[in-house]
Amino acid sequence: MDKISDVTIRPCENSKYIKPKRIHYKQNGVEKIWDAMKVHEGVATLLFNSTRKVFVFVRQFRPAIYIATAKTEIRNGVEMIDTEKYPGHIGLTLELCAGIVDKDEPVSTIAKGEILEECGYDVPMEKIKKITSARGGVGTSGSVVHLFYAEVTDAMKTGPGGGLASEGEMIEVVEMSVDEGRTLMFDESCNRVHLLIFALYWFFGTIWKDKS
Ligand SMILES: Nc1ncnc2c1ncn2[C@@H]1O[C@H](COP(=O)(O)OP(=O)(O)O[C@H]2O[C@H](CO)[C@@H](O)[C@H](O)[C@H]2O)[C@@H](O)[C@H]1O
Repeated sequence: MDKISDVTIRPCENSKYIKPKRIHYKQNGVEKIWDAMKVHEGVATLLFNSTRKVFVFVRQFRPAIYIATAKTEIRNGVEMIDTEKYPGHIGLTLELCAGIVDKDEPVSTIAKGEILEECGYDVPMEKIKKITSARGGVGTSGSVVHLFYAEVTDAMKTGPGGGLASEGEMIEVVEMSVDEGRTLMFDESCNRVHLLIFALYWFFGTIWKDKS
């Protein structure tokens, strides 16, 4: 998954996923400009397997994390990244099972689909509980992510997960014990996202408080 090679950086034109915009506006009569992107809304689910008392996360190579970490250089007029200096593993993340809202369906249904595709659990709708929705990327996209919690069991596991091969997705399902999850919140050696840390805090403040 982290064998990354031949990395070049090109202008992003006509993307299906992000639409860069320059917004001109006046605030209290003062002219201003802000550069931003229109992106899809997202869904993310904290999964807890109650059969074996483990969290279920996903690990992926994220190109955006990779280029945020690596330095680019120009070779033969092309912006590129030397993968010997910057190996692919620096772009691996640990994330909640998540996806973009690119279908006209309720967000909980989209979350259910992602849980099956990415983690292999066929979870009944009533097990998918909304935690909250929050905005990210206030300076760039301001997009909303809808956060859910689902308690799953081994009996719900109907497939391996791993993402849609048809879309070239390579996703590793990662299980962590409750103690490992607690440590993960402050483990800066791992590329993890704000929402995962928030979801774990929520879990320890509500679900685990009641059960432990
Ligand atoms: N910017 C992009 N460029 C090229 N291809 C893209 C793309 N975004 C999505 N795709 C394609 O769309 C496919 C489906 O994406 P998903 O719906 O599984 O979302 P993903 O897990 O990437 O997280 C997504 O949704 C979560 C939850 O909002 C966000 O945190 C995360 O940033 C976001 O990528 C990807 O495999 C990829 O092929």
